[in-house]
Amino acid sequence: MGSERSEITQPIQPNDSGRPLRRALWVTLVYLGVGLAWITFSDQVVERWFPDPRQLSLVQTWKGFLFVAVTGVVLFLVMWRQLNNDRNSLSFQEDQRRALRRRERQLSVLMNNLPGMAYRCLPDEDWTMLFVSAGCSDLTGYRPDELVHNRITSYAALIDEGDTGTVAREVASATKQGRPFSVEYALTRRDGSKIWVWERGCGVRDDDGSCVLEGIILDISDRKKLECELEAMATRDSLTGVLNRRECSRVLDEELARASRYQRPLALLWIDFDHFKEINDTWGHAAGDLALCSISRLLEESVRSVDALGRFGGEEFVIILPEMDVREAGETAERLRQRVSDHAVVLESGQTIHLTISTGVAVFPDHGETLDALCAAADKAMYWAKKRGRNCVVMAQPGSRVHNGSG
Ligand SMILES: Nc1nc2c(ncn2[C@@H]2O[C@H](COP(=O)(O)OP(=O)(O)OP(=O)(O)O)[C@@H](O)[C@H]2O)c(=O)[nH]1
Repeated sequence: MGSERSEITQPIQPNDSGRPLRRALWVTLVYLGVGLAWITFSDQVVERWFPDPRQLSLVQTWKGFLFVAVTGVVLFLVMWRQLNNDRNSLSFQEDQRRALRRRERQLSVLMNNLPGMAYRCLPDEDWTMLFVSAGCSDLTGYRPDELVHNRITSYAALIDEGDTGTVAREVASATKQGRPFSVEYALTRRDGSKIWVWERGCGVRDDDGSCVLEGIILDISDRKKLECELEAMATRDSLTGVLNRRECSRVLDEELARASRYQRPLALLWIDFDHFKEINDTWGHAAGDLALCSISRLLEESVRSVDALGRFGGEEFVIILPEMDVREAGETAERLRQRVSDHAVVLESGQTIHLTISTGVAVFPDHGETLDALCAAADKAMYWAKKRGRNCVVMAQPGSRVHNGSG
Protein backbone atom coordinates (compact mmCIF):
# COMPACT_ATOMS: atom_id res chain seq x y z
CA MET A 1 0.00 0.00 0.00
CA GLY A 2 2.80 2.37 0.97
CA SER A 3 4.76 1.79 -2.23
CA GLU A 4 1.63 2.22 -4.36
CA ARG A 5 0.93 5.45 -2.61
CA SER A 6 4.38 6.75 -3.48
CA GLU A 7 3.95 5.52 -7.09
CA ILE A 8 0.79 7.55 -7.45
CA THR A 9 1.95 10.59 -5.64
CA GLN A 10 5.16 11.00 -7.73
CA PRO A 11 5.27 14.59 -8.92
CA ILE A 12 3.95 14.90 -12.45
CA GLN A 13 6.14 17.04 -14.72
CA PRO A 14 4.42 20.23 -15.81
CA ASN A 15 3.20 20.12 -19.40
CA ASP A 16 5.72 22.52 -21.03
CA SER A 17 4.33 22.64 -24.56
CA GLY A 18 6.89 25.27 -25.78
CA ARG A 19 9.91 23.09 -24.96
CA PRO A 20 9.77 20.58 -27.90
CA LEU A 21 9.44 23.43 -30.42
CA ARG A 22 12.41 25.28 -28.95
CA ARG A 23 14.49 22.12 -28.98
CA ALA A 24 13.54 21.34 -32.60
CA LEU A 25 14.44 24.90 -33.66
CA TRP A 26 17.71 24.69 -31.79
CA VAL A 27 18.69 21.38 -33.44
CA THR A 28 17.72 22.75 -36.90
CA LEU A 29 19.75 25.92 -36.37
CA VAL A 30 22.80 23.95 -35.23
CA TYR A 31 22.38 21.66 -38.25
CA LEU A 32 22.08 24.63 -40.64
CA GLY A 33 25.08 26.40 -39.05
CA VAL A 34 27.31 23.33 -39.11
CA GLY A 35 26.11 22.38 -42.66
CA LEU A 36 26.69 25.86 -44.12
CA ALA A 37 30.06 26.21 -42.35
CA TRP A 38 31.06 22.78 -43.62
CA ILE A 39 30.05 23.55 -47.24
CA THR A 40 31.74 27.00 -47.20
CA PHE A 41 34.98 26.22 -45.41
CA SER A 42 35.53 22.64 -46.53
CA ASP A 43 35.26 23.73 -50.25
CA GLN A 44 37.85 26.46 -49.75
CA VAL A 45 40.23 24.11 -47.94
CA VAL A 46 39.81 21.32 -50.49
CA GLU A 47 40.30 23.71 -53.48
CA ARG A 48 43.50 24.99 -51.89
CA TRP A 49 44.83 21.51 -51.13
CA PHE A 50 43.78 19.85 -54.41
CA PRO A 51 44.35 22.22 -57.34
CA ASP A 52 44.06 19.30 -59.86
CA PRO A 53 40.38 19.34 -61.14
CA ARG A 54 40.21 15.52 -61.42
CA GLN A 55 41.46 15.00 -57.88
CA LEU A 56 39.26 17.86 -56.65
CA SER A 57 36.15 16.23 -58.14
CA LEU A 58 36.97 12.91 -56.43
CA VAL A 59 37.62 14.59 -53.08
CA GLN A 60 34.37 16.60 -53.43
CA THR A 61 32.48 13.31 -53.95
CA TRP A 62 34.06 11.74 -50.81
CA LYS A 63 33.41 14.95 -48.90
CA GLY A 64 29.72 14.64 -49.82
CA PHE A 65 29.68 10.97 -48.67
CA LEU A 66 31.33 12.00 -45.38
CA PHE A 67 28.75 14.75 -44.81
CA VAL A 68 25.84 12.38 -45.43
CA ALA A 69 27.43 9.71 -43.17
CA VAL A 70 28.06 12.10 -40.29
CA THR A 71 24.59 13.73 -40.48
CA GLY A 72 23.05 10.21 -40.73
CA VAL A 73 24.83 9.10 -37.53
CA VAL A 74 23.82 12.30 -35.75
CA LEU A 75 20.18 11.90 -36.91
CA PHE A 76 20.24 8.27 -35.76
CA LEU A 77 21.56 9.24 -32.27
CA VAL A 78 19.05 12.06 -31.85
CA MET A 79 16.09 9.90 -32.91
CA TRP A 80 17.28 6.95 -30.84
CA ARG A 81 17.50 9.16 -27.75
CA GLN A 82 14.08 10.71 -28.42
CA LEU A 83 12.32 7.37 -29.01
CA ASN A 84 13.92 5.99 -25.85
CA ASN A 85 12.60 8.94 -23.88
CA ASP A 86 9.13 8.47 -25.40
CA ARG A 87 9.14 4.78 -24.51
CA ASN A 88 10.18 5.51 -20.89
CA SER A 89 7.55 8.18 -20.60
CA LEU A 90 4.82 5.84 -21.97
CA SER A 91 5.84 3.06 -19.61
CA PHE A 92 5.83 5.51 -16.66
CA GLN A 93 2.32 6.64 -17.61
CA GLU A 94 1.17 3.03 -17.94
CA ASP A 95 2.60 2.25 -14.45
CA GLN A 96 0.73 5.23 -13.06
CA ARG A 97 -2.54 4.19 -14.71
CA ARG A 98 -2.15 0.64 -13.38
CA ALA A 99 -1.44 1.91 -9.83
CA LEU A 100 -4.42 4.25 -10.06
CA ARG A 101 -6.71 1.40 -11.20
CA ARG A 102 -5.43 -0.80 -8.35
CA ARG A 103 -6.03 1.98 -5.83
CA GLU A 104 -9.54 2.60 -7.18
CA ARG A 105 -10.33 -1.11 -6.91
CA GLN A 106 -9.04 -1.22 -3.32
CA LEU A 107 -11.06 1.86 -2.43
CA SER A 108 -14.22 0.48 -3.95
CA VAL A 109 -13.76 -2.89 -2.13
CA LEU A 110 -13.17 -0.98 1.08
CA MET A 111 -16.19 1.29 0.57
CA ASN A 112 -18.52 -1.57 -0.33
CA ASN A 113 -17.46 -3.64 2.66
CA LEU A 114 -17.46 -0.91 5.28
CA PRO A 115 -19.71 -1.75 8.23
CA GLY A 116 -21.43 1.64 7.76
CA MET A 117 -21.67 4.34 5.13
CA ALA A 118 -18.89 6.57 3.84
CA TYR A 119 -20.01 9.91 2.49
CA ARG A 120 -19.04 13.22 0.97
CA CYS A 121 -21.54 16.01 1.49
CA LEU A 122 -22.09 19.76 1.43
CA PRO A 123 -22.20 21.53 4.78
CA ASP A 124 -25.66 22.96 4.01
CA GLU A 125 -28.86 22.56 6.04
CA ASP A 126 -29.87 19.43 4.06
CA TRP A 127 -26.41 17.83 4.39
CA THR A 128 -26.72 17.35 0.61
CA MET A 129 -24.89 14.13 -0.21
CA LEU A 130 -22.49 14.24 -3.18
CA PHE A 131 -21.39 10.64 -2.71
CA VAL A 132 -22.46 7.78 -0.44
CA SER A 133 -21.04 4.27 -0.35
CA ALA A 134 -23.10 1.11 -0.91
CA GLY A 135 -23.58 0.73 2.88
CA CYS A 136 -26.20 3.51 2.59
CA SER A 137 -28.91 0.94 1.78
CA ASP A 138 -28.34 -1.08 4.95
CA LEU A 139 -27.96 1.97 7.13
CA THR A 140 -30.85 4.17 5.94
CA GLY A 141 -33.01 1.90 3.76
CA TYR A 142 -32.46 4.31 0.81
CA ARG A 143 -30.35 3.41 -2.23
CA PRO A 144 -27.26 5.63 -2.73
CA ASP A 145 -28.77 7.25 -5.86
CA GLU A 146 -31.93 8.13 -3.89
CA LEU A 147 -29.98 10.02 -1.24
CA VAL A 148 -27.37 11.70 -3.45
CA HIS A 149 -28.40 15.29 -4.32
CA ASN A 150 -31.53 14.83 -2.13
CA ARG A 151 -33.33 12.96 -4.96
CA ILE A 152 -35.86 11.22 -2.71
CA THR A 153 -35.00 12.68 0.68
CA SER A 154 -32.25 14.73 2.26
CA TYR A 155 -29.99 13.15 4.85
CA ALA A 156 -30.93 15.94 7.29
CA ALA A 157 -34.58 14.80 7.15
CA LEU A 158 -33.56 11.41 8.58
CA ILE A 159 -31.83 12.88 11.65
CA ASP A 160 -33.95 12.96 14.80
CA GLU A 161 -35.37 16.46 15.32
CA GLY A 162 -33.98 16.66 18.83
CA ASP A 163 -30.44 15.98 17.57
CA THR A 164 -30.44 18.27 14.49
CA GLY A 165 -29.18 21.34 16.37
CA THR A 166 -26.47 19.47 18.29
CA VAL A 167 -25.13 17.83 15.11
CA ALA A 168 -25.06 21.15 13.19
CA ARG A 169 -23.32 22.97 16.06
CA GLU A 170 -20.64 20.30 16.55
CA VAL A 171 -19.90 20.07 12.78
CA ALA A 172 -19.73 23.88 12.44
CA SER A 173 -17.46 24.29 15.46
CA ALA A 174 -15.12 21.44 14.38
CA THR A 175 -14.77 22.65 10.78
CA LYS A 176 -14.14 26.19 12.01
CA GLN A 177 -11.33 24.93 14.25
CA GLY A 178 -10.01 22.61 11.53
CA ARG A 179 -10.45 19.44 13.62
CA PRO A 180 -12.45 16.25 12.95
CA PHE A 181 -15.95 16.01 14.44
CA SER A 182 -17.60 13.05 16.11
CA VAL A 183 -21.33 12.92 16.92
CA GLU A 184 -23.95 10.39 18.02
CA TYR A 185 -27.60 10.82 17.09
CA ALA A 186 -30.83 8.96 16.32
CA LEU A 187 -31.80 8.33 12.70
CA THR A 188 -35.15 7.31 11.20
CA ARG A 189 -34.76 4.68 8.48
CA ARG A 190 -36.99 4.44 5.41
CA ASP A 191 -39.20 1.82 7.08
CA GLY A 192 -39.75 4.16 10.05
CA SER A 193 -37.52 2.23 12.44
CA LYS A 194 -35.13 4.22 14.62
CA ILE A 195 -31.45 3.48 14.89
CA TRP A 196 -28.54 5.11 16.70
CA VAL A 197 -25.54 6.15 14.62
CA TRP A 198 -22.03 7.42 15.29
CA GLU A 199 -20.56 9.79 12.74
CA ARG A 200 -16.97 10.91 12.37
CA GLY A 201 -15.79 13.23 9.65
CA CYS A 202 -13.94 16.40 8.79
CA GLY A 203 -14.22 19.41 6.54
CA VAL A 204 -11.97 19.35 3.45
CA ARG A 205 -11.36 21.78 0.59
CA ASP A 206 -12.88 20.73 -2.72
CA ASP A 207 -11.09 21.29 -6.07
CA ASP A 208 -12.82 24.66 -6.46
CA GLY A 209 -11.79 25.74 -2.94
CA SER A 210 -15.26 25.29 -1.38
CA CYS A 211 -15.66 23.28 1.85
CA VAL A 212 -17.18 19.76 1.78
CA LEU A 213 -17.53 17.19 4.55
CA GLU A 214 -16.15 13.67 4.28
CA GLY A 215 -16.58 10.92 6.81
CA ILE A 216 -18.17 7.69 7.90
CA ILE A 217 -21.44 6.82 9.69
CA LEU A 218 -21.83 3.60 11.70
CA ASP A 219 -24.90 1.91 13.20
CA ILE A 220 -24.32 1.77 16.99
CA SER A 221 -27.84 0.67 18.00
CA ASP A 222 -26.56 -2.54 19.65
CA ARG A 223 -24.03 -0.59 21.71
CA LYS A 224 -26.68 1.95 22.71
CA LYS A 225 -29.06 -0.84 23.73
CA LEU A 226 -26.34 -2.40 25.85
CA GLU A 227 -25.57 0.97 27.42
CA CYS A 228 -29.27 1.43 28.28
CA GLU A 229 -29.42 -2.06 29.77
CA LEU A 230 -26.29 -1.40 31.83
CA GLU A 231 -27.66 1.94 32.96
CA ALA A 232 -30.96 0.32 33.91
CA MET A 233 -29.08 -2.40 35.82
CA ALA A 234 -27.11 0.25 37.68
CA THR A 235 -30.06 2.50 38.52
CA ARG A 236 -33.19 0.29 38.60
CA ASP A 237 -34.50 -2.32 40.98
CA SER A 238 -34.45 -5.64 39.12
CA LEU A 239 -37.80 -6.87 40.49
CA THR A 240 -40.07 -3.83 40.24
CA GLY A 241 -38.19 -1.63 37.72
CA VAL A 242 -38.43 1.44 39.97
CA LEU A 243 -35.26 3.32 41.06
CA ASN A 244 -32.91 1.33 43.27
CA ARG A 245 -31.65 2.59 46.62
CA ARG A 246 -28.45 4.13 45.25
CA GLU A 247 -30.17 5.98 42.40
CA CYS A 248 -32.93 7.08 44.74
CA SER A 249 -30.36 8.61 47.11
CA ARG A 250 -28.69 10.34 44.16
CA VAL A 251 -32.00 11.80 42.92
CA LEU A 252 -32.95 12.90 46.43
CA ASP A 253 -29.56 14.56 46.87
CA GLU A 254 -29.98 16.37 43.55
CA GLU A 255 -33.55 17.47 44.32
CA LEU A 256 -32.56 18.64 47.80
CA ALA A 257 -29.78 20.79 46.36
CA ARG A 258 -32.24 22.29 43.86
CA ALA A 259 -34.89 22.88 46.55
CA SER A 260 -32.31 24.52 48.77
CA ARG A 261 -30.96 26.73 45.94
CA TYR A 262 -34.41 27.98 44.89
CA GLN A 263 -35.89 27.95 48.40
CA ARG A 264 -38.64 25.52 47.35
CA PRO A 265 -40.24 22.74 49.42
CA LEU A 266 -39.58 19.05 48.76
CA ALA A 267 -41.55 16.16 50.23
CA LEU A 268 -40.41 12.63 50.96
CA LEU A 269 -42.84 9.73 51.51
CA TRP A 270 -41.50 6.66 53.35
CA ILE A 271 -43.77 3.71 52.55
CA ASP A 272 -43.77 0.27 54.16
CA PHE A 273 -46.15 -2.57 53.29
CA ASP A 274 -48.22 -3.82 56.23
CA HIS A 275 -47.93 -7.43 57.38
CA PHE A 276 -46.06 -8.35 54.25
CA LYS A 277 -44.56 -11.39 55.91
CA GLU A 278 -48.09 -12.83 56.14
CA ILE A 279 -48.55 -12.40 52.39
CA ASN A 280 -45.40 -14.41 51.77
CA ASP A 281 -46.31 -17.00 54.37
CA THR A 282 -49.90 -17.38 53.13
CA TRP A 283 -49.55 -17.07 49.36
CA GLY A 284 -45.90 -17.82 48.76
CA HIS A 285 -42.86 -15.74 47.85
CA ALA A 286 -43.83 -15.50 44.16
CA ALA A 287 -47.18 -13.98 45.14
CA GLY A 288 -45.27 -11.55 47.37
CA ASP A 289 -43.10 -10.55 44.39
CA LEU A 290 -46.18 -10.07 42.24
CA ALA A 291 -47.74 -7.87 44.92
CA LEU A 292 -44.55 -5.75 45.15
CA CYS A 293 -44.60 -5.25 41.35
CA SER A 294 -48.32 -4.56 41.21
CA ILE A 295 -48.30 -1.97 44.03
CA SER A 296 -45.13 -0.23 42.80
CA ARG A 297 -46.76 0.09 39.35
CA LEU A 298 -49.88 1.53 40.98
CA LEU A 299 -47.80 4.03 42.98
CA GLU A 300 -45.86 5.06 39.88
CA GLU A 301 -49.06 5.67 37.95
CA SER A 302 -50.48 7.71 40.83
CA VAL A 303 -47.73 10.33 41.04
CA ARG A 304 -46.58 13.13 38.69
CA SER A 305 -43.91 12.59 36.04
CA VAL A 306 -41.53 14.85 38.00
CA ASP A 307 -41.84 12.64 41.07
CA ALA A 308 -39.51 9.69 41.65
CA LEU A 309 -40.40 6.31 43.10
CA GLY A 310 -37.68 4.08 44.49
CA ARG A 311 -37.34 0.85 46.41
CA PHE A 312 -35.13 1.25 49.43
CA GLY A 313 -35.11 -2.44 50.29
CA GLY A 314 -37.50 -5.35 51.01
CA GLU A 315 -41.01 -3.91 51.12
CA GLU A 316 -39.88 -0.37 51.81
CA PHE A 317 -40.41 2.31 49.12
CA VAL A 318 -39.81 6.06 48.97
CA ILE A 319 -41.39 8.74 46.81
CA ILE A 320 -39.62 12.05 46.18
CA LEU A 321 -42.07 14.88 45.51
CA PRO A 322 -40.34 18.10 44.36
CA GLU A 323 -42.09 21.44 44.95
CA MET A 324 -44.58 19.92 47.42
CA ASP A 325 -45.33 21.53 50.79
CA VAL A 326 -46.57 19.90 54.01
CA ARG A 327 -50.29 20.20 53.21
CA GLU A 328 -50.02 18.85 49.62
CA ALA A 329 -47.65 16.08 50.70
CA GLY A 330 -50.10 14.92 53.40
CA GLU A 331 -52.95 14.89 50.89
CA THR A 332 -50.88 12.99 48.32
CA ALA A 333 -49.80 10.38 50.89
CA GLU A 334 -53.41 9.91 51.97
CA ARG A 335 -54.58 9.56 48.36
CA LEU A 336 -51.91 6.91 47.70
CA ARG A 337 -52.80 5.02 50.89
CA GLN A 338 -56.43 4.96 49.79
CA ARG A 339 -55.60 3.77 46.28
CA VAL A 340 -53.42 0.93 47.57
CA SER A 341 -56.03 -0.26 50.05
CA ASP A 342 -58.67 -0.21 47.25
CA HIS A 343 -56.41 -2.07 44.86
CA ALA A 344 -56.76 -5.80 44.37
CA VAL A 345 -53.62 -7.73 43.45
CA VAL A 346 -54.61 -10.54 41.10
CA LEU A 347 -52.47 -13.64 41.59
CA GLU A 348 -51.62 -16.13 38.84
CA SER A 349 -54.21 -18.49 40.29
CA GLY A 350 -56.85 -15.80 39.69
CA GLN A 351 -57.28 -15.17 43.42
CA THR A 352 -57.03 -11.60 44.67
CA ILE A 353 -55.30 -10.16 47.72
CA HIS A 354 -55.49 -6.74 49.31
CA LEU A 355 -52.59 -4.88 50.93
CA THR A 356 -52.24 -1.71 52.92
CA ILE A 357 -49.33 0.63 53.45
CA SER A 358 -48.05 2.75 56.31
CA THR A 359 -46.57 6.07 55.24
CA GLY A 360 -44.32 8.57 56.97
CA VAL A 361 -44.09 12.06 55.43
CA ALA A 362 -41.22 14.53 55.86
CA VAL A 363 -40.86 17.86 54.06
CA PHE A 364 -37.82 20.02 53.35
CA PRO A 365 -37.04 22.35 55.04
CA ASP A 366 -39.69 21.86 57.80
CA HIS A 367 -38.54 18.41 59.01
CA GLY A 368 -34.93 18.30 57.91
CA GLU A 369 -32.48 20.10 55.64
CA THR A 370 -30.08 17.30 54.75
CA LEU A 371 -30.63 13.97 53.05
CA ASP A 372 -29.95 12.01 56.24
CA ALA A 373 -32.14 14.25 58.39
CA LEU A 374 -35.06 14.12 55.96
CA CYS A 375 -34.84 10.32 55.52
CA ALA A 376 -34.62 9.80 59.29
CA ALA A 377 -37.64 12.06 59.88
CA ALA A 378 -39.74 10.26 57.22
CA ASP A 379 -38.65 6.84 58.46
CA LYS A 380 -39.55 7.76 62.01
CA ALA A 381 -42.96 9.06 60.95
CA MET A 382 -43.57 5.75 59.16
CA TYR A 383 -42.66 3.93 62.36
CA TRP A 384 -45.37 5.93 64.18
CA ALA A 385 -47.84 5.05 61.45
CA LYS A 386 -47.15 1.38 62.20
CA LYS A 387 -47.55 2.10 65.88
CA ARG A 388 -50.91 3.75 65.24
CA GLY A 389 -52.26 0.55 63.79
CA ARG A 390 -50.91 0.65 60.17
CA ASN A 391 -52.76 1.66 56.96
CA CYS A 392 -52.34 5.32 57.85
CA VAL A 393 -50.23 8.41 57.16
CA VAL A 394 -48.15 10.24 59.78
CA MET A 395 -46.50 13.61 59.26
CA ALA A 396 -42.99 13.98 60.71
CA GLN A 397 -42.53 16.28 63.68
CA PRO A 398 -39.77 18.88 63.64
CA GLY A 399 -36.88 17.93 65.92
CA SER A 400 -38.23 14.43 66.76
CA ARG A 401 -35.74 11.67 67.68
CA VAL A 402 -34.92 8.90 65.23
CA HIS A 403 -35.81 5.32 66.15
CA ASN A 404 -33.66 2.31 65.28
CA GLY A 405 -35.97 0.01 63.35
CA SER A 406 -39.21 -0.04 61.40
CA GLY A 407 -41.49 -2.30 59.36
N1 LIG B 1 -41.78 -11.82 48.19
C1 LIG B 1 -40.86 -10.99 48.65
N2 LIG B 1 -40.76 -10.75 49.97
C2 LIG B 1 -39.84 -9.91 50.42
C3 LIG B 1 -38.94 -9.27 49.57
N3 LIG B 1 -38.14 -8.47 50.34
C4 LIG B 1 -38.53 -8.63 51.61
N4 LIG B 1 -39.57 -9.49 51.69
C5 LIG B 1 -40.27 -9.95 52.85
O1 LIG B 1 -40.95 -8.90 53.49
C6 LIG B 1 -41.18 -9.29 54.81
C7 LIG B 1 -41.00 -8.14 55.73
O2 LIG B 1 -41.43 -8.58 56.97
P1 LIG B 1 -41.37 -7.69 58.24
O3 LIG B 1 -40.14 -6.84 58.21
O4 LIG B 1 -41.49 -8.61 59.42
O5 LIG B 1 -42.58 -6.75 58.16
P2 LIG B 1 -44.10 -7.01 57.84
O6 LIG B 1 -44.43 -8.47 57.86
O7 LIG B 1 -44.43 -6.29 56.61
O8 LIG B 1 -44.78 -6.35 59.05
P3 LIG B 1 -44.96 -4.81 59.38
O9 LIG B 1 -43.97 -4.08 58.51
O10 LIG B 1 -44.67 -4.67 60.78
O11 LIG B 1 -46.34 -4.47 59.01
C8 LIG B 1 -40.20 -10.42 55.12
O12 LIG B 1 -40.91 -11.63 55.23
C9 LIG B 1 -39.32 -10.50 53.89
O13 LIG B 1 -38.94 -11.82 53.56
C10 LIG B 1 -39.03 -9.55 48.18
O14 LIG B 1 -38.30 -9.04 47.35
N5 LIG B 1 -39.99 -10.41 47.76
